[in-house]
Amino acid sequence: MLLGEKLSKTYPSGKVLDNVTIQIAPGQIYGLLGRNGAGKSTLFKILCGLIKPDTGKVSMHVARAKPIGAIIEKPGLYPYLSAADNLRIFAGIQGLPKDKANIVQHLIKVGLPVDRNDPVRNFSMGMKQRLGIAIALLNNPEYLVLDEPFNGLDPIGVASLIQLIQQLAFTDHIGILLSSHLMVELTKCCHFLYVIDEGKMVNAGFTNQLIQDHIQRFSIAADNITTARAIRNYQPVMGMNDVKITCPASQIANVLQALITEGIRVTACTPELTLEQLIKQPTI
Ligand SMILES: Nc1ncnc2c1ncn2[C@@H]1O[C@H](COP(=O)(O)OP(=O)(O)OP(=O)(O)O)[C@@H](O)[C@H]1O
Repeated sequence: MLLGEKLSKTYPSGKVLDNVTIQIAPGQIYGLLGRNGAGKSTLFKILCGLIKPDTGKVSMHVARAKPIGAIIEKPGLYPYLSAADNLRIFAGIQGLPKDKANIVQHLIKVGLPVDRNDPVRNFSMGMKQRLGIAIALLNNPEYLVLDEPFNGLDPIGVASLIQLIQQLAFTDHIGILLSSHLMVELTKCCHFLYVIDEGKMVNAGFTNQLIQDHIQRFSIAADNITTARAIRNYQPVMGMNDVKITCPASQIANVLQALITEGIRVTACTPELTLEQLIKQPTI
């Protein structure tokens, strides 16, 4: 377990973290949600030992040689070197084997081509993220901390990065902590979410439970939804291809059943939860 307990940090500009507690178990994926300036990177830097908290402590039970691999703010790469040379340099710094087999194995693990020898400044954002993760994975860390890993990625890049992150947690049993201000991405891949606002932890819980407790709006897609009687009492707002209704999670199954009974073929029903809702309705 990686545990940050009662962490506080004050800069001359003010208090950035206020009594924050967070824990990460191996093999699980956690999300840290918060608006710009909420204190996410500061918390990550403290967990990785890059800065000291004013009060509180970080402790971890570690069975592997390297406790934490991390990307904080953005992957730190040598832009004028190839991916393999970047890996070689970081392996050398950590006293690890720099042989071709080890480097190729790390490139394959994160889904990067093994035959590209051009400088990484030519790489797409998604490829740079993957290379950053490959570097963080050198020496098989117990925990992986990724600050805003989805920034700058298109939906396909996000989906494929989520797949990689899940594989690292479930296959390699790494405990993973991701930060983002993007709600949807984190709910797709994290089993547990922390929500931080103005330096305070304002919400924490299993993703499904948080969605269930806070969700008030659903987007429903169906061919002839505009004529449906079943949604009339749920303040429907018609969109181009869907309708948004205001409805507690406990009633959505009944609404869908009523739509089916009316002969309406529902093709998608998506919960719409916003970061603001999680911040405004704290549970801790
Ligand atoms: N070294 C520093 N000196 C002074 N203030 C700092 C320092 N680092 C961060 N801060 C301030 O602490 C607050 C939290 O910053 P932090 O980078 O932790 O937030 P964040 O949630 O990661 O934001 P973002 O999503 O924009 O990256 C901000 O107001 C920031 O200006």
